Amino acid sequence: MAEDPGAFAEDPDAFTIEPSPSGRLLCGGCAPHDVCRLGVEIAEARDDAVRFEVVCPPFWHGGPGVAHGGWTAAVFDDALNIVALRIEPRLVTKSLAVRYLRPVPVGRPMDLLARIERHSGRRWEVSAEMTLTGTPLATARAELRTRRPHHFARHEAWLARRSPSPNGPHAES
Ligand SMILES: CCCCCCCCCCCCCC(=O)SCCNC(=O)CCNC(=O)[C@H](O)C(C)(C)COP(=O)(O)OP(=O)(O)OC[C@H]1O[C@@H](n2cnc3c(N)ncnc32)[C@H](O)[C@@H]1OP(=O)(O)O
Repeated sequence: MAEDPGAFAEDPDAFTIEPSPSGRLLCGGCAPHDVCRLGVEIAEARDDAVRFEVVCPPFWHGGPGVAHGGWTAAVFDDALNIVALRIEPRLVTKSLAVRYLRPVPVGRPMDLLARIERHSGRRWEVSAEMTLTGTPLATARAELRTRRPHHFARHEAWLARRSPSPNGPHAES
């Protein structure tokens, strides 16, 4: 992320994912480390598709030797956004559907291919498949949206209107 984080406090909508010093596209959590802690690396990029090499780090295991389903979903969220982020830097995920076909092993390099299925205006439909030696382990589809202007500022204003409730933080809807 190349932009000055201080700028987001003044204008949160200035936020975009930009290549890190080593050229990686990283989320806000991983950018300071300059490495994807989910274990995702871009292997090959074409106009409407990106191929990734992914390895589930051991600390993301959910059962003996197999990945937590949340790791798989997070990896798909990243990959499905990256395929469109190369064209549109201001995206959010509107929906994400994952099909878990087989257990995903920890510590084994896998292939993930993400592609743009459709794009019209603010609407993006993207899909991806994670494979091990050619066998599908999981697939995903997502709807993305180009952020409207002031997306994060609207969110912050909405949050600011929520005063802490005596009944706890989840009392208001
Ligand atoms: C190699 C390295 C690998 C690693 C790579 C890492 C790269 C990193 C990749 C990381 C990628 C991670 C990517 C992620 O994970 S992004 C994070 C997960 N996604 C979100 O947070 C999205 C949350 N959802 C929304 O914001 C909206 O539902 C969207 C925008 C999707 C609606 O969109 P849509 O086009 O369907 O409808 P609309 O724009 O007409 O809105 C409809 C209604 O929604 C409300 N609403 C909308 N906006 C706001 C708002 N701002 N503040 C407050 N309310 C808001 C509002 O009620 C509005 O109605 P109205 O009241 O206006 O009538």
